[in-house]
Amino acid sequence: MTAFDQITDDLAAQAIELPSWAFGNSGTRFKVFGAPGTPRDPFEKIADAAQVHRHTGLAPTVALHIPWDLCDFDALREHAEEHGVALGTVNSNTFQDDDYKFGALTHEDARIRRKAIDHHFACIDVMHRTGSRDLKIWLAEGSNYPGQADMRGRQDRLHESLQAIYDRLGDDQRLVLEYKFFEPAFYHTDVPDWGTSYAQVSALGERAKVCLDTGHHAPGTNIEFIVMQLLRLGRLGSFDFNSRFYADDDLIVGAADPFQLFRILVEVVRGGGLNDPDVVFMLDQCHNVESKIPGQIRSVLNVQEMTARALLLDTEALRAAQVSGDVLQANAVFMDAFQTDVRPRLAEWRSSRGLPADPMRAYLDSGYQQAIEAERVGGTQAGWGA
Ligand SMILES: O=C[C@H](O)[C@H](O)[C@H](O)[C@H](O)CO
Ligand SMILES: [Zn+2]
Ligand SMILES: [Zn+2]
Repeated sequence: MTAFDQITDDLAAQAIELPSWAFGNSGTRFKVFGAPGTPRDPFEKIADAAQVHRHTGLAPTVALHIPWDLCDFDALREHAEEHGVALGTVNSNTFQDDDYKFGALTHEDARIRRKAIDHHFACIDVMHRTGSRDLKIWLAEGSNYPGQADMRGRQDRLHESLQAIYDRLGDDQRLVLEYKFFEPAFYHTDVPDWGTSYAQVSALGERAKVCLDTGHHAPGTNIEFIVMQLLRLGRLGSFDFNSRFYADDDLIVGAADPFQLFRILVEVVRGGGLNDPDVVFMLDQCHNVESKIPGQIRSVLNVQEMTARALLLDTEALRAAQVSGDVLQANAVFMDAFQTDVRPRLAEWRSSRGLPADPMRAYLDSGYQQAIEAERVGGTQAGWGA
């Protein structure tokens, strides 16, 4: 049995959740570009996401964003099942409402906090209909100038608001709290780092976890160390995978820094987080200029490839070198795994499972892209805010 044969069970169990919003139009404050064939509603988004799973076997669930994906959720759930996928994490949204200019769950005004809490209650109602387990909360809340906000008071109000939301969850439901070191706030952010998210979720209960978005750290942050620590503490609930050169660029995972993705996955494997149903692998990306379905296919293949390399790490040789203090040997063993080209073996393995050896080629040859570009004429293309 080859080393690769020993990892195929883990690879077969891998599941990566796709973000519905990655199939809609996105961009920056400068421009949001449209694209032919872009979905116009959650049903078309789900149909597109199902193409990724059809050709890769890697993406069985799709995360929703509320209110962007508001619709008849019973019908959407049925539609997803017909397309061979399921509805996943429900993302709340308190970052596009004028009332939340100075905060939502942290706002000084109890009426505004009430409104934001009620939005999360509505998200939990959606979860009961979609069969989703996780409520993901990312908060844009913070301030732009020193003195503008009472940071301590906001933390206390945040705890109260989160506690009300947590207490509303069903017994099988969880909440994951995503942190981000800046943007749209430019002086302080109320959930800026893993420590704050950890402190807030630990005060709520066992079913509250941290969401780690790989684009949400200050340059130079050792993200794999945070992954290790959160797994060690049993509080890593989910990833928002993407990559970046500068800020929260939301580029294709592994595109900007494949070695970082590899290092993160080594700690996931080391910490027992791979294929653990309590550690969700989700993508959080925006395909501003590239084709969206191929972009998602490329993304899940990048995660699969780096997972395979991480699983091929010779941990025995690594430990021996670490214990003996052989710095260069330890690093050499680590780099060997990273530099192992797993693509040919993965292609063979996909074929052996009845999947296309080259999922991207299979999608491009399927005619689906041409069909949706021809069919989806008229109506409003989905995108941020719609
Ligand atoms: O920067 C925002 C966060 O990454 C959130 O996860 C957000 O909900 C998502 O990016 C959709 O815009
Ligand atoms: Zn995110
Ligand atoms: Zn982000």
